[in-house]
Amino acid sequence: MVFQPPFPPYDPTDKSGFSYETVAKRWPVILTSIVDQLHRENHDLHLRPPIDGSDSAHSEEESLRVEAKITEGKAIIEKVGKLKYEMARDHVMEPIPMDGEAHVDFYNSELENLAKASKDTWFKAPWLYAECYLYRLLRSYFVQTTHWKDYDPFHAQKLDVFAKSGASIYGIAKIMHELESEKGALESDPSTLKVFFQEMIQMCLWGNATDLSLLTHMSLVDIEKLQSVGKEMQAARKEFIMRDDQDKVWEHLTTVKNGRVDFVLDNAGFELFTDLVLADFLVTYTPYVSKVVFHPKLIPWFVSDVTPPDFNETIACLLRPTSLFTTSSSSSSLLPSPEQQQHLRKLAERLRQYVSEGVFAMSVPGGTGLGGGLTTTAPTTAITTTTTTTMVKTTTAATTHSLAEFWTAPVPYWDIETYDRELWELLRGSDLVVFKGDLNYRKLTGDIKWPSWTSFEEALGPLAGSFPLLSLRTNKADVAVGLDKEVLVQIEEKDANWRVNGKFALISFLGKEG
Ligand SMILES: O=P(O)(O)OC[C@H]1O[C@](O)(CO)[C@@H](O)[C@@H]1O
Repeated sequence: MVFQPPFPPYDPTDKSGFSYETVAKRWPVILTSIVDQLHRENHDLHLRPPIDGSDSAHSEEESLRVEAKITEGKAIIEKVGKLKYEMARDHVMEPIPMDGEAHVDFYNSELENLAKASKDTWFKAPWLYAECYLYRLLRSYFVQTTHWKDYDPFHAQKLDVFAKSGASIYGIAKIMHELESEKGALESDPSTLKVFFQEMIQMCLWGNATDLSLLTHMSLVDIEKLQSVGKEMQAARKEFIMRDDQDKVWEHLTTVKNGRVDFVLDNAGFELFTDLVLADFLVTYTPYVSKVVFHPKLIPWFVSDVTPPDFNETIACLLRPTSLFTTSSSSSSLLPSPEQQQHLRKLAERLRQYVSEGVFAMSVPGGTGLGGGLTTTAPTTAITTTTTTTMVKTTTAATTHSLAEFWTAPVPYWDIETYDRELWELLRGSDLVVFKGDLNYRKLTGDIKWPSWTSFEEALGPLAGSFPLLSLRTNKADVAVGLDKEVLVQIEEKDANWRVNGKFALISFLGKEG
């Protein structure tokens, strides 16, 4: 029996809610961007020069392959166009086809239940379900083809925004460089360590503001503003943190020795960089953590979520930054200075070393591709590690279960134990599980219309107390819990859009029971 919350979920039947705006306006934009991207890919394929040389059989084969790929690309464009049409007209959501990837039955049986309640259409289904379904359905369009199986339609967008994050990335690398000279002092002074910890937590929190599913047309200036990491900016943003459990997290961490922290990741690019930097800080500068496990998604998800290939690519990009990052929109020279390059190189080398030593590991092998199979180009840093309590399991294309599958299921996190015992046991072995971002928060709380003064613990349902849990979230959806009634009144007066405009944030912590 799974948890039944006492209130209904958010859905777009309430036209004043953010979910209505998402279905009516934001999803169509996202679908259009996929169509545009595929048109560009097909166009490039058309222009691709024929293979030279005497091996005409080979070149014939290659042009047949390209033609077949273009044809499949057109078919996907058609499907996405049809989906957009049906969505706008509130059509019934079709079952996910049996495409050989995870959760088809899970999604479809949930859809049958919704049909019984006449809630199986785009504007009536619970928002959380419909949004997960949307990304899973899109995945099925690609995975059923021969030539587009490994294609991530959001990859170009992710990389583009990452490339525009240079100024903040170099800024953070400088902070980490300066920290190195403080290492001795930090080791002997826990109170200073705590101050730096708070800065790192806030950097990681606001890293969540760069979100492609919300901000589809960001300029370089917008991005720099969002990501600025200076001390003044941090201080100014503090008043926008509506719930701040940083002290509790710190108190908890100081009871741990050589422990393990898990990150249930959110966005790729800049946000992932901030996650890696927080992880680096914990491992390099504190005695509390010696191992970090990162949990990616196996399929393209909510536009910008981290997949295993994104994780590897991020580290690779950081190692050769001049090929990707500019430094500033306002600077006359966009090339990073040798000093900036040196700071980032040092940090990136340390991250790479942590990955190759298994200090940092994904919850899946390093060479995992989209869908969960192993790619042929698996990095040599593929991870199989043991911790004192739990083995991080590896999978191959042939195995049926991956520890990353659950994150793209259409259900809240209340019942991880029921749905994925292995994952739950892995998380039970962690000393702190950090859930990044808005969607993870919605899944932690079920995206339910809880009164906002409901305790965080109550909203977590049966998950509460299973393991020490920290949620770092900038607010981009209506659900919010664990707030004082007084704070709520003040915030409503300050900004009526506080729930959804991404300017406000929550740092919510709950320890382990017993
Ligand atoms: O990347 P995040 O922080 O999980 O945000 C995901 C986004 O997708 C949504 O969950 C729905 O579109 C929003 O609430 C949020 O803008």
